Amino acid sequence: MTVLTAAPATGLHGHVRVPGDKSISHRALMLGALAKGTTTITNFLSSADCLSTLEALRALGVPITYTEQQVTVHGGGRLKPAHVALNMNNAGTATRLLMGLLAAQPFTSCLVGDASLSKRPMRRVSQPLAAMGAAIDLDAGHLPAVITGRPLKAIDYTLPVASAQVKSAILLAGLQAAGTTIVREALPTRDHTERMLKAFGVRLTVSADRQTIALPGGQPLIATPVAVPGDMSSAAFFIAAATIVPNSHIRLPQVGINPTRTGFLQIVRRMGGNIKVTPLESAGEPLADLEVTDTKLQPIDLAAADIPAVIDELPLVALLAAHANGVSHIHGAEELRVKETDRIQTIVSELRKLGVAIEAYADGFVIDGRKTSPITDAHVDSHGDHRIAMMLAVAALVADAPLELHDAAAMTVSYPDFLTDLERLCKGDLR
Ligand SMILES: O=C(O)C1=C[C@@H](OP(=O)(O)O)[C@@H](O)[C@H](O)C1
Ligand SMILES: C=C(OP(=O)(O)O)C(=O)O
Repeated sequence: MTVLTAAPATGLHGHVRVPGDKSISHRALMLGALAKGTTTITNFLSSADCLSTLEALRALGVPITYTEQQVTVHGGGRLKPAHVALNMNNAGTATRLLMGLLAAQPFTSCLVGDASLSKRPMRRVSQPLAAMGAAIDLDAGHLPAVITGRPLKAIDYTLPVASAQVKSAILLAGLQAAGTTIVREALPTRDHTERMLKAFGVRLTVSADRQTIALPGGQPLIATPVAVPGDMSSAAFFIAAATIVPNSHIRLPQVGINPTRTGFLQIVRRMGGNIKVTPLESAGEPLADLEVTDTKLQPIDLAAADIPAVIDELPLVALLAAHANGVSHIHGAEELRVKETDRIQTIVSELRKLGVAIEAYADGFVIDGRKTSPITDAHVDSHGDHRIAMMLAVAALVADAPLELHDAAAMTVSYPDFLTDLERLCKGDLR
């Protein structure tokens, strides 16, 4: 049990350099493994999810040197069969992308995960990969996954769900397939795979409306250094905190502002939030320094088209909506039901304990920020979900009593030092 206390009346101050982007760290390891030559990765995210990818690749025979300062992937060799099941622990992205990567490798692999990951849907990846020729056995649509790599043929596939994980799994398989793979998506999802493939020398085309990606198979990857930007999804917790805690003013240097990831910035601004974005020069993914001051918020309505660019920040949107002067409606977010937890359910159950007037929809929630009543239960629970844990730590900053958080350790999945960094902003000692 971790006790979380309110922020000081003087607010949050100072700066935090948030850790490297989780999505980009996973991809840098995987593309580095496939590339000819040595890939150096700086600002790699040393969190449980990314270390699961690193260990899985090592078990597949990829030599990787790891320090917190730099990760070096010695690619070029062929992947080798692992003699053990690959334990992906809690990492959905790693699992789905590796399924695509392993679908063409000429051996059998087995992927397993923790209780949460073992409940998440995997057919969304195995079905298109099977249509390309891969042999993947699941347990009623879930892990464990037994993948027997086969020569693959290209596919022309329209994503039935807006998912960068499914898109990326197909692209990683398509890279190793005969012919040109085409992936079509109705709503643009994060495009880190496409950008990084280009950086590794792969030719692919993205249509002007960004809805169609064409990737000719059989191209070699050439190793290239990857400088991982700060993770917008981690920065979002401090953006939310500095927005709702009175008298706050913080800076977040070197955060990734890939437009497929900045939905939260736009939403906070639409709610009246005060975020200054100063773009920086960068060779790879776009980067910026962010500066946030507290403000009074208005409610917001979100629909399906808004969701992919803010998917992992929706627990924070709920918290902000609970501090807005009206009713917010979030729709089109049914994908939240198949994350580390059913996030619609966990957001609703935990915020209700804090007195928030929130009701679930099948595909989202409605929150009346004017009706917040006193805490009914100070024992809140992450349910093992890192983003719910960190959202509750931010909620505690403005709660009317200390909260006791069950399973704060879930934060190690994406941000092991989160509570330390939050505490430093509360003390203002990085000014
Ligand atoms: O591709 C990625 O790196 C991710 C894509 C998203 O999942 P979906 O693509 O399944 O929505 C997101 O929720 C996850 O945290 C990371
Ligand atoms: C959904 C998430 O991750 P993953 O799907 O990789 O487990 C997340 O980080 O919020």
